[in-house]
Amino acid sequence: MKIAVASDHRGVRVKGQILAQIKDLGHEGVDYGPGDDASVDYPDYARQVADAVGSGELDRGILICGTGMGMCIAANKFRGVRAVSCHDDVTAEMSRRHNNANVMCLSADLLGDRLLGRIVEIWLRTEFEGGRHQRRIDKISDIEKTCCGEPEAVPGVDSAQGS
Ligand SMILES: O=C(CO)[C@H](O)[C@H](O)[C@H](O)COP(=O)(O)O
Repeated sequence: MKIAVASDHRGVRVKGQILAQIKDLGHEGVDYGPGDDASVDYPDYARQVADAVGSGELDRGILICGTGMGMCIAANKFRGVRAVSCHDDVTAEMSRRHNNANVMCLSADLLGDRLLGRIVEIWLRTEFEGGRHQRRIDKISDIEKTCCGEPEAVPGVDSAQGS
């Protein structure tokens, strides 16, 4: 698989470690930056990875910030992205088996290196189960189609005033 990887300043060291692991596991990692630990804004990096995965250009994405949470919020704004925040073996496995997650967000500040390595390995090797879970993913896609565009005009409501 081709896997997009990015972080903010808090995750640069972990990003390097994960890119090396991706290679060891026989996949191709694509580094979306940053190149050093100067302070940056995580949405700028979440955008690049989410764009690459949501458009189908790359297969999966991994995002690392202090907690993993800001990256996850930002990535989920993109069409076709199912981003999850994983913090142990179970969340890594279930996010693939049941949710077909295509972007994983990790905390550089809270998770140790060995645990991070295990989470990445599990997440990359676990297959989506499909079946009833596909039906639920399809419903998420339906929500995306109807809810992620411009808000529909509500008759009798002046949208400029919002009430
Ligand atoms: O954890 C994060 C967002 O969920 C990011 O790593 C931010 O960098 C975090 O909010 C802390 O920011 P700071 O500029 O490093 O204090």
